Amino acid sequence: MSNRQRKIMERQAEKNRLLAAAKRSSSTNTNLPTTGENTSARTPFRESELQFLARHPVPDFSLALDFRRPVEELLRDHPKVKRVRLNGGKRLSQFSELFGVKETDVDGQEQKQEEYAYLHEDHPGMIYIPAAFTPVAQRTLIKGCLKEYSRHPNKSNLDTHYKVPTSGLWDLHENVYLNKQSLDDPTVFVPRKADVDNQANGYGSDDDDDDDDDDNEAEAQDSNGKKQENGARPKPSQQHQPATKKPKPSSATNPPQRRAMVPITDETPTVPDNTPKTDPEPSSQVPILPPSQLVRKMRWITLGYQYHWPSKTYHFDQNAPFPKELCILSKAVVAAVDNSGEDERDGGKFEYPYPAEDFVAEAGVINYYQLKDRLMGHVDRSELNKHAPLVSFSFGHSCIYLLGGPTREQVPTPILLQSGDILVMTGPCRSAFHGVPRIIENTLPEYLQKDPTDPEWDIYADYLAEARINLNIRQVYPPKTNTTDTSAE
Ligand SMILES: O=C(O)CCC(=O)C(=O)O
Ligand SMILES: [Fe+2]
Repeated sequence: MSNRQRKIMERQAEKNRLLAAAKRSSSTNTNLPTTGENTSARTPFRESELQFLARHPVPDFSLALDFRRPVEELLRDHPKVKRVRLNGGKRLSQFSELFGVKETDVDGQEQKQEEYAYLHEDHPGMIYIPAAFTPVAQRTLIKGCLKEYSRHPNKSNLDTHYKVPTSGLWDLHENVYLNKQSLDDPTVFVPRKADVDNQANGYGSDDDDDDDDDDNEAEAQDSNGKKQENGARPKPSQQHQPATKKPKPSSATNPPQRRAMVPITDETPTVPDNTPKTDPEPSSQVPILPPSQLVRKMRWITLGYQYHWPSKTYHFDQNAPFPKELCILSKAVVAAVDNSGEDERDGGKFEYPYPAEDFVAEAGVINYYQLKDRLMGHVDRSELNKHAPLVSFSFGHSCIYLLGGPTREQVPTPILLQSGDILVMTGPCRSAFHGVPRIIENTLPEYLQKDPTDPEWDIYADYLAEARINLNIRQVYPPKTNTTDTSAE
């Protein structure tokens, strides 16, 4: 047995031991007492992360809550799940056609076909709308996420180290994909910023590839997951290696491999923090890659108010125009769940209404996950407005989404997030721990795969064959003090 195999087995044995211990001390899915000085046990959130991160053996994904199961079964097997009607019993396409018009709408059945959202008693403030987007609408938004929204002035993780062309990396990729430019043409290789100029005006954090390419990057973090709690960037982690494995920078001018930790308070800030924020220095060691490989290194882009990952605060002076259709869509989601819900038949009651007219899409993150990426547990608490819902769309491969509570001590609920689903986090759920420990292979819906009738889709289908995309939208300012409505409506 190789050292690596032995290490994996030892880790698995440790995980099993801890899982068994956690099960013994917690037979229900409720808050556990805090561990206080306890240094031996991992938190239940961490346990669950480890459970779904494991590669050997493959975790049981059927443990995750699947809101697309037939409703009778779903409500029978999960008594804590409640169903609520969308506001006014309307269909989503009545809030905005950007959701896509479903066949039932086309044949005039819309008044009879109601759409529903789901709540969960352990996660007050969570609202789940399964299959919200039609396949056509999903394709449109996926194109937006890859081609349009990833362009300047929106910033991506790549901007720190690369001089990405203003026309966007995807356009370059498309040119090579469609043989409009050849790999013999040196201009298709995006240069390093450090090589082009010395001006480190890039935004965001490092593309901090972890050199640990086995399945246990998470193990390298604090055993109780404190690293994430203390503010490591919630981001899809980078497990796979660049073509050229880059050495860890050692000089003081190079960006840290891990994002800086900042003290975290339980308080969401209430006033903009305008202290100057320094960006990491561009590295001279990132690999030069063909566009088809560089697009797979794109981890996130930020929309609207740009985010400063090292300090986990917004650049309140950097506000890129927010894509209009996303303003409309997110407001429509808030309208659909605003005041929705009191449905006596189904017993659900939505308790944290937020008036749609107060909702303004001000900041967004698009997370691009490759199959082995994951996003460790975290709370999004940088927004000044802690009441506005956070609206989150999923596309491409399904994932395991862990939704916990206000601390890592609450046992999280694993949810199967699928392409076209919407998750809204509002009320107390806005400060709940959550993360994405696993992208599930072979779950790309057929309608997102290559389609001989639509060759234009090929390039997107190729990308999605190994990816998941999450687009989430937030309101940063409280409605009354908000003076910068970028919704362009
Ligand atoms: O990928 C997801 O579904 C979650 C993303 C997330 O939590 C975040 O960007 O803060
Ligand atoms: Fe998050």
